[in-house]
Formats: sequence, structure tokens, C-alpha cells
Amino acid sequence: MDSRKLFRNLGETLHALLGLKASATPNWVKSVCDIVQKLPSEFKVTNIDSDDSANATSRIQDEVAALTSQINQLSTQRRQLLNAFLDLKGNIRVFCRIRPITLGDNFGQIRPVVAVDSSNVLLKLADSKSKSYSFDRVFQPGSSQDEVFSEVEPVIKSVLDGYNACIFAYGQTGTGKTFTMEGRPEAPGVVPRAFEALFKQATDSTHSFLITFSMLEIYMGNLKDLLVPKPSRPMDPISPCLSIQTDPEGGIEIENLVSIQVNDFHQALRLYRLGCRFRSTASTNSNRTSSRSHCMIRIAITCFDAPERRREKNKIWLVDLGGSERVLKTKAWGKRLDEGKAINLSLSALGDVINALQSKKRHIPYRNSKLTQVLKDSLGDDSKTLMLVHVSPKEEDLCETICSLNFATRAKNIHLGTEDTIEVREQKEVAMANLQQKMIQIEHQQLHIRSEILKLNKRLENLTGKNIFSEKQLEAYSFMEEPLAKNRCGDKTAAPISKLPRFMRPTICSQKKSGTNFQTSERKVPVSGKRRRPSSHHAESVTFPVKDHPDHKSERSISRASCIAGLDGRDGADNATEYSQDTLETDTKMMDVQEQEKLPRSSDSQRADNTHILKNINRQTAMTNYIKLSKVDQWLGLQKNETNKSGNRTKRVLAIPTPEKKHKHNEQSKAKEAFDTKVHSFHDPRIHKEVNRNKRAKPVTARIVGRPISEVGIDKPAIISQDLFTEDSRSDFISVSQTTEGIKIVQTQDSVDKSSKEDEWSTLSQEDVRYHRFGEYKDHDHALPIKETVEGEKQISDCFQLKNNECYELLQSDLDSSIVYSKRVSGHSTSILEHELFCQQVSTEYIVEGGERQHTDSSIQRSAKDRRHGMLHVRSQRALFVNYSEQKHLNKQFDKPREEPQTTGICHILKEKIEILWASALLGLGFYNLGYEHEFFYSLML
Ligand SMILES: Nc1ncnc2c1ncn2[C@@H]1O[C@H](COP(=O)(O)OP(=O)(O)OP(=O)(O)O)[C@@H](O)[C@H]1O
Repeated sequence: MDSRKLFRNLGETLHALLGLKASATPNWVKSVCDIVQKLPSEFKVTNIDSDDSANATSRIQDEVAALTSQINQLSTQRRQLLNAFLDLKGNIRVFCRIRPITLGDNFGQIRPVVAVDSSNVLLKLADSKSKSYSFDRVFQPGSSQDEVFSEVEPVIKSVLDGYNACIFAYGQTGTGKTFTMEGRPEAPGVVPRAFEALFKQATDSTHSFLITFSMLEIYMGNLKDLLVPKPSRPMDPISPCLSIQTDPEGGIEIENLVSIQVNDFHQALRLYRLGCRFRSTASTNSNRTSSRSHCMIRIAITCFDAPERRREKNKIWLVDLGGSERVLKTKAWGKRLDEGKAINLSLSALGDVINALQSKKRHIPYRNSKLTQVLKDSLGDDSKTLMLVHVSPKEEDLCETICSLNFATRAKNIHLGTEDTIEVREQKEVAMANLQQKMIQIEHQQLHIRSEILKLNKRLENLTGKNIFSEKQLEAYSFMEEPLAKNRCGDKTAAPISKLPRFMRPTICSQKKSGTNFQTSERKVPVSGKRRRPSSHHAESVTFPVKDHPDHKSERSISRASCIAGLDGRDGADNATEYSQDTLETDTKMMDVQEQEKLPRSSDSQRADNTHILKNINRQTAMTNYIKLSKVDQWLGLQKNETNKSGNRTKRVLAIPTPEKKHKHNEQSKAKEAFDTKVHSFHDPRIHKEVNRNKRAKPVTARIVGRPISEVGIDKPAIISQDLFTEDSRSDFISVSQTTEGIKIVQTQDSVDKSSKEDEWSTLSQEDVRYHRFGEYKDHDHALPIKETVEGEKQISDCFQLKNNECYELLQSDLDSSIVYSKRVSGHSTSILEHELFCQQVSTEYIVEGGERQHTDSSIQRSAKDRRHGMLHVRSQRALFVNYSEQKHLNKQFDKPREEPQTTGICHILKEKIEILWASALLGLGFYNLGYEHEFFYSLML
């Protein structure tokens, strides 16, 4: 209507506009009208909308809304189809991958394993005897990583639909599990591809997701966080073992596991590479880089705005299992033997669980190993499980191949119950093909609708002048930010914590440790009163398969000290399990790539980048090729800060390396700028008194060795500053932070240059080594290693340098008193108790719960003769300060050790003597004034 009127008046309008009434003949007007009518509809609408842009805007918005709801409906349909498809395929799907024969393989006369077709394997047992196995899919030796991943991809889709999932690689050692999971730079494996698919699908989705990354390994029955480096030397502090907790609903939580929010594929990949470096690997007869542990990657997903998802919070485990091995064949001994046994034990426990599930037993023996405990909620009916069984084509591996194939067959039967007949199988295949076809159609429709929405958004952009597209795009991409933003708006403590996934929420213990007394509707944390279990049990108890124990199959808890003993250096050549920091300490946190903070980009460009990044994925090359590496720590720090600001949770975070010498001045000036940051040592004054009472006068000798760990409490956390990350920093820097009620504790780890008296350490017995060290930061002018002790042969000594260059000794009695493990203070872990005990050696400042600042005066023994001047030179220090929820901005506080003045030589000794005499004289004079006799004065001088 409007347009017709417009055309009728067009002549007049043009006359008026041009002022050429005479030349605008009716014919001319008609031809103009014709032209306008023939214009494309889009153009016409725009012109019309220019008259009534508000109406047009609302019309376009309606269209967008309609298309969006259509796309949502299609998503729901696709999800249903996918579930039906996966149900037909089975909740537990088993694939078999046959390793290719490589150069140098001694594969014998016959090839015992032959892939008959895409789902059958024939095993030639003897000339006339063979056995057939069938699987969901069999990958021939020549199969590519692409082919393998094509089978994995549907599971990734269901993960975004809220299902728990578990993908694990099983098989004999050296059959290609790590190759399948991790891949090579030129052929990335399941893990990097899964990350890529996950983030791509999350980006395409209309929902917002919160995605976190964690990585751990189960080494010798202990859970170790792979985002926290392992000790590389026997004297190094061990990172705490993780404990598994089960919530009332059966969900699994791993206490203290580092969980880092990831916004895109690149971030996840960086963390994965970081974790891979800390995996325990060693050379064995079967494999030059054999994995000596089970490596587990957890991606946890939370989505609040999608009620149609199976769960609000779910997770996927990607597991590279340790290789099963026959001890006799591998000829492993010593530590390799123990590792092999531990792997075999947990694999056998996994087999038992699968067996129990298969036979639908009432009791499933999940508790028999850490592996099955961790995977408990990801194995079974309501989860999607993929098992990639790897077999060797070699004749000599026939026994292991049979075992692996039998294991896989048992696993496969969980879903099927009984073997399907060929007819049923065919019907299923047809049904699956139909479902797949429908899914593809739906995906095409979704793509089409998405492009329509983009067009409409562009038009809206033209009309309103606003950048609608990027707003929408941001909305779609904000799968990380939105939940956090929501949390920030809400109650700082209660709301966010209740929204976190079960397995991410701090437990009562960790809340106690952190001092963040989250009050959630689900779990009321008592402020005081008895707890079910003291947290120290969690923090410090570890499990090892106990050697030579009659009940060898079980795993038993042993003390932290035993843990250290297990890492001693007595194994000699055998002790070659490789942690990456052995090879290149500095490399641990230097990570590739510049675009860490960017938004996800188009899949094409992402793919291009991925290829580039994946080229560096190889563990060995990555260690040496770190020229391009930039600093991931800053990013990690930002992640930490972000989470902390939201007040979401308490978690352990990674520490920060400090710059090398050349950055000293820079850093010092920055430290001075840090405002009012004070660090107090953390210990209980009551214990202090008790220890002092026990103290005997007999000093013992000790030495500082290795990289000490410091635990300090801070009342203001530090900021992570960009220039603290230097490429040539050679620090080992992982810190573990814990918190207790009202007090923050941070462990920092320093590199100590012990080159000057390196050979002295060789006299120490390594097996009984214990070491503790405290950093006391009273003001920003100095930051010191306070103390460190080494225990061995009951001849113990301690030497440490303070800012005033004094050395203190440790008494034997201190070590005796350190055995008082029973003295646990609420909320403090055992290690902290040890610290507390040792801390009595120094004058410390601490803050009690009420925030009151107090000082302790300790009786410190001095001995000039035992000074080892110049023995230690603290090369770098770092500290990480976390989870200070009230703190808006984290402030950096890095204190560099001051250059120690020259403290050797005759001049120095003379100077000291004179100082002592002078001080005594003054003191004596003081007493003299008080009425003391001359004799007293002389005795003082002597
Ligand atoms: N499909 C494959 N194509 C090419 N090379 C392969 C393949 N599978 C394995 N390899 C090679 O075989 C060697 C051993 O593989 P890998 O380390 O992945 O074994 P593994 O099963 O993880 O062993 P372990 O359990 O001892 O860690 C590697 O050099 C790997 O590159």
C-alpha cells in the first residue's frame, strides 16, 4: 500500500527534489517506477524501511527469533537422533586397532592378526587353528588418524548434550596407544582432535558452556596432577597426591585437582602439551618411550541454559592407559618392574569392573583400583564409553594379543549382553544408516538457517547502525563468559558454588583448607565443630602397592615419608623414569603461541593454526624447541584471577616463574611498588611453645639441598605481571596453594643454585631425606629462604641464610618433635604441621584467625663454625597467591633475594669479633650502671 502511494507521488517528489518539474514527464516517471519495481526485494525493503525503519527492525527481529527457534528445534531433533544412533551402536563401543609393522620390527614368519573386514579380526593361533573376534570397528594397520577419529566424533557430540563419556586406549605396551591418543605433529591423535571438535561444536551451539581442563596420571597407584610438575630429584618436594571423593549421588570428585578454565581449542591444547611433559615415561624392552602410568585428561562442561541437556554438568575422560606387559618378557626389574606391576594391577581391576558390569552383578568392584574409582561415573549405562584396543601384529606378541582381544570382547558384551545374530546386526546397521542420513540433513538445514540469520543480522546492522552481528557472535562465542558473568552478579559465595559441577565444587575439607566458608544450600559447612575426617588425612595420605606384602594386590595407604622414599635415588640406572623437567626444567611452562586471548575463529583458520600448533606437539621436539615459546603462566594466572574474582571456588593453581638475573632490577622496583603486601609465616604459636620446651641443646648439622619449597601465608595476594615471564627463566615454578580458615597458605618453589658446594650433598643418604623450607616475607625489602632441613643417618644439620647473612642450626630435637604427626591442627595438613614444627627456629610473624598480628620469639642457635657462606645462592624466587576473593586486584609481590655481601676472609672474621666485643662492652657497661661488679663485666667479655 505504502509503496503504491509512493510510486504515484514519485513524479511530484522528483520534481520537488530536482526543481525540474517540466522535464519529469509521465513516461519518465513510469520508467523510473519500472526500474524500482524490478529492483531486488532486499533493496526495496531497505528503501521502504528507510521510511519506517522501526517497523522493519522489529520485523527482522521477529524473523530472526523464528529462525532461532527453528534451529533450536532442529538441534533437539538432531540430539534425539544422535542418542538413538549411539544407543544402537552401544554405550560401550569397542574398536580394535592393529599396529603397523615398522622398520626394525622382528615380526616372525607369519602375521598372526589379520583384519578380515571393518569389524572382524582373525587371529591365527596355529596353521590350522584360528579364532575370530568382532568389534564395532576394526582399524587396519594402514588406517589413518582421521578414520579413527571419525568414530570418536559422535561421542564428542553427546558430551555437549550432557552425557558423561570416557574414551580410553588399551593394549599391550608398544602397540600404539599414545600414538592414537596423542598422535604425532603431522598426525594428531584423538585428544587434540577431540578438543577441536568440542570447541567447534560449542561455538556453533546457541548455548553457553563453561569448559575446564584437568590432567592427571595414575602412577604406581597414586593420583598425580600433571599440571603440577613432579619432583625431578629425590630431594625435591613432592607434589601432594590427590584423593578421590564420591558424593551422595555417586559423582566422583578429585580433591585438589587443578582445573583450568579454557576458552578455546588452543588453550586446551597448550595445557595438554604442558601435562604431557610431566608424564612418567621410560625406556623399556618393548618401547623406547613407554608410558609408565595411566594418563587421564578430564574436560568438564557446564551449561546452565539448556534444560534439554542430559546433565547440567558433565565430563569426558580421555585416557591413555599404561601398557599391559608380561614381566618375564619385558625383563623389567627394580622400578620398571614395580611400575609394570602397578599398571597390570589396575588394568586387571578395570577388567574386573567390566566383568561385573557385563554379568550385571550387584556389586561392582570399583574400589579395587584408583583407575576404576576415577572412572566410576563414566563407565556404565548412562555414559558413553569408547575403548580403543591396540594389538601388535607380531608373532612374538601373540599371547598379549589374545589377552587384549579377550579383554575387549568382554567389554563389548556389556552393552550387547549376548551376541546379536547377523540379521539383527543388519537391521541395526540399516537403522543406523537412516539415522545418520537424517542427522546429516538436519545439519544442512541448520547451516542454511544460520546463514539466513547472518543475512538478517546484517540487514539489522544496516538499519540500526549497530554492530548486531558481532554482538550476536559474541553471544554465541561467550560460552565461557556467560556463566561466570552470571556468577559475578549473584551472591559471591553461595550462588556460584552451587552452580559449579559436583566434581568441581570444593568439599568440606577443601573449604576448610581454603578458609572460604561457602554456604551452599546443598552442603552446610560447619564453621566449627567436629568434622568427619581431618583434612590432613586427605592431603597427605597416598597409596602405593605395597611390595612384598601378603596382600599384594591391594593398594595401601602409606605416609608421605614413604612416598619420598619411593622416589629415592637408590635405583640407580633403574631409576630412569623420565619426568620432563629432568630434561629441561625451564621448558615446563614456556608455551607456544601468541593468540592465547583471542576469540575462537572460523574453523578454517583454526584448522590452519591447529596444523601449525600440532606440528609442535611431539614431546621430545617440544622440549628442545622452545625459542618461540611464550609465557603461558600469564594466561594461567589470568585464568586463576578470573576465577578467583568470581569467587567460584578454591583451587590449586600454577605458580609463576620469576625472571632471571638480568631482570632483577626490574622486578625489585616492581616489588617496591607493590603496596602494603605482607606475608606472614603460617604456624600455630601453641605448637611453637611446646616445641621450644622440648628443645635440647645438642645441635646437629644439616645442609640445604635441591629446590626447597616454601609455605607462606599471605594477607594480600600477588599480581601476575607480564614482565615476570622471561624466556630464559630457569625456574621450576609450580606452586601449590592451599588455604585454611582465615589464613592463606602458599607453597612456593625456588631454584637454588647449589653449584658452589655441590659435591657436599653426595654424602647424604637420600632415602630419608626430608626437607622443608619457609619463606618469610615481612616486608617487600627482603624475601628469604628461612630454613630447610635434611634428615639422614640421624645426623642432621641445617644451614640457611637470612637477610643479615646469619646461619642457623637445626637441633636434633626438632626432628624428633617433627614426628609428632598426631598433633594435627584443624584444617592443617601434615606437611604444614611439619613446617610449623620447624618454623620454631626462626622469629616469625603470624596472623591468628582474628586477624591479629603477633610475633614469636624463638630460640635460635647460632654457630659461627658451621656457617657455609656462599653455599647457597637463591637464584630465583616465586610465589603464587591465590583465591583472595575479596581482593579485586591482585598485587604482585615478588621479592628478590638481596645480593649477600662478602662474608668470608680474615677481615670479615675480625670485623665480627670486634662487633661482638663492642656489643659485649656496651652490654657490660649497662650492667655496670645497674650496680654489677667488675668480675661480672670481665666474665661477659670472655
Ligand atoms: N598406527 C601407527 N602408525 C605408525 N606408528 C605407530 C602406530 N602405532 C604405534 N606406532 C609407533 O610405535 C611406537 C610405540 O607406540 P606408542 O608409544 O604409542 O605405544 P604405547 O602403546 O603407548 O606404549 P606404552 O604402553 O609402552 O606407552 C611409537 O614409535 C609409535 O610412533
